[in-house]
Amino acid sequence: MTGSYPFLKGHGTRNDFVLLPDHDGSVHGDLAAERVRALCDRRGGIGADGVLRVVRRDDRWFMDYRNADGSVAEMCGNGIRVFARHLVDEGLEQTGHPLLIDTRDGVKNVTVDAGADGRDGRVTVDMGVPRLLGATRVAVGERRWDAVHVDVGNPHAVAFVDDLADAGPLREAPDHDPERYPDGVNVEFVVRRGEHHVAMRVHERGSGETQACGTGACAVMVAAAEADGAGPDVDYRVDQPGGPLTIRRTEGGRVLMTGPAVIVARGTTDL
Ligand SMILES: N[C@@H](CCC[C@H](N)C(=O)O)C(=O)O
Repeated sequence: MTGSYPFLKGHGTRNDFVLLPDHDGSVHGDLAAERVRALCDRRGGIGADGVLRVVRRDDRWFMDYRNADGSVAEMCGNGIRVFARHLVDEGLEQTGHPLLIDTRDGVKNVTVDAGADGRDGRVTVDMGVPRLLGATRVAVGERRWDAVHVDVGNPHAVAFVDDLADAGPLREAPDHDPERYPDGVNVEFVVRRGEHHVAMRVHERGSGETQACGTGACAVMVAAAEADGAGPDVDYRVDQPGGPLTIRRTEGGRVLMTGPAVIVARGTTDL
């Protein structure tokens, strides 16, 4: 594909995305990994942790999510809030009723609060029922930690650490069990801050260390709640470098993620 096409830039707790409106799929077709890398390049491109292609498919909106390295992922928690914010901002959907947004991890129910000026309300996503899949190990250099394998549609390893600085600068993907995670893994390092309150850093598969990860925050909450023996309907605050998210696990094990989402720029690009 050549020529200019529209884009938007948005973020959720500073996990940032380039959005590509492509409602009938005719603009970008099968989005090439090379194009995603060019868009996400923080020096030569627009700069982002990932790309959200906005597609209309089978009478629903479909979030076609790509990591900054061009790889495809099943789900993106911060991305789907930004995706919903875009739909509402553009008048493609209204607040006041749940939106159904399709992802590679299935259809998600998303509620956008109107907010004071109609654009600043928080967004809640029913993330489904994460699966706790047992113990594993992760390592950075010589340092090793026990971790919990949590599947939130995409794979996570949650490691409780003494100090968030222990994992160092996270320039490379932490070592992990390749048999357990044949397609790679998102790794969260977590400390406790108080009752139902934790803080995390994340190294994302395909994007490196990011300021926040919605699915990661859900994985962390579930691992922490399980360790705490917490009952249902308790709100956990999950702090991240880019800001906090509120995560709740309901009676049936479904996880609700609430946080901000904003669009910060619109334009056209030749990339
Ligand atoms: N930042 C996202 C997760 C994006 C996908 C992840 N890097 C993967 O490859 O699974 C989020 O907010 O959940």
